[in-house]
Amino acid sequence: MEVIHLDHSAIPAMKEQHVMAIGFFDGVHLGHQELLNEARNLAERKGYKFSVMTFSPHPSEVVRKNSSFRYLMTLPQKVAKMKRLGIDTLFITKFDLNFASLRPTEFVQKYIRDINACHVVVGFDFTFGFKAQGDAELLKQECSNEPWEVSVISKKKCAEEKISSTRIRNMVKSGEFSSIPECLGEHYSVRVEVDAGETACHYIVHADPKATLPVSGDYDVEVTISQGKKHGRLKIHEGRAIELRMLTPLEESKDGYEMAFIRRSPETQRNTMERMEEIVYG
Ligand SMILES: Cc1cc2nc3c(=O)[nH]c(=O)nc-3n(C[C@H](O)[C@H](O)[C@H](O)COP(=O)(O)O)c2cc1C
Ligand SMILES: Nc1ncnc2c1ncn2[C@@H]1O[C@H](COP(=O)(O)OP(=O)(O)OP(=O)(O)O)[C@@H](O)[C@H]1O
Repeated sequence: MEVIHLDHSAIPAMKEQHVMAIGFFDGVHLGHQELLNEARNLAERKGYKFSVMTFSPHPSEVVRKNSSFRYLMTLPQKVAKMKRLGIDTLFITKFDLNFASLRPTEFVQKYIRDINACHVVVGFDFTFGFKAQGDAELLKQECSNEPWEVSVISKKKCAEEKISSTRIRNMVKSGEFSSIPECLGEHYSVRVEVDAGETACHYIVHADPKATLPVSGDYDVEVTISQGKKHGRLKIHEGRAIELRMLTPLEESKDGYEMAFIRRSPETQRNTMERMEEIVYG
């Protein structure tokens, strides 16, 4: 997979035409995957390359200056996932205030037409351009007299609600991991580095400060090592300080580990229930 970083001063002229999916795609959840599958199928049917345009950092961090915004995926995790999904070209567009102030028609001209996209695939609620003024309808109007086309994907739901990155972030934050695979297609995981703790099987864990983490409590986790997965118990205190206890020591890994959250530990759930009952019944 080719990764191309775009900023306003450097928009490369792409020789080959391509079918391009557009969106932020935090977590690459099952709604995103449906959209990406549609784009891949179109590209295969028409004999074009398959590309994705994403943005970095998240618009919330830039437009709303929300420094407490937390991601489901770091950019390297997203790049790795896109690679696994068979994308030919990944455009990572720098999202800054200059870019955010582009009018929808300017975005279409520079970031769709000029980079030679022959077909664009977006979801039903995609927005773009200054103050999110552009939407899927506008894209359809824009392409009506043009050599490129637009496909709009309808809402993919789980339990009657739209699958969305925001919904999954809220599930993670509240420690409700059991229904996450139905939305994400897999367990929620973060990349971590570990320092040795008090004993051979005890570690201090460092996650990316921008990663979404659950509320304080104990969690059953699976750590991926070269021979498979190992179970452990993770303690989160005040959203960050994390301790990990394994049954057997982790083998060394200089690149860190992928750690998947399986469930909130039954004890933590029981304690939370007991605390709630105390509050309700005294
Ligand atoms: C050219 C451009 C300008 C944008 N300007 C704004 C903006 O002014 N305010 C805003 O909240 N979001 C802005 N966005 C972010 C979009 O509303 C949207 O979040 C982004 O295109 C990703 O789409 P998605 O959230 O559907 O994945 C802009 C996006 C683009 C492509
Ligand atoms: N459940 C869904 N069904 C169909 N399309 C979707 C779905 N969720 C997102 N999309 C589309 O995928 C692209 C990327 O969307 P985006 O990154 O905003 O995801 P999101 O889950 O809606 O995020 P957020 O919760 O932050 O709004 C957009 O074109 C969007 O319309």
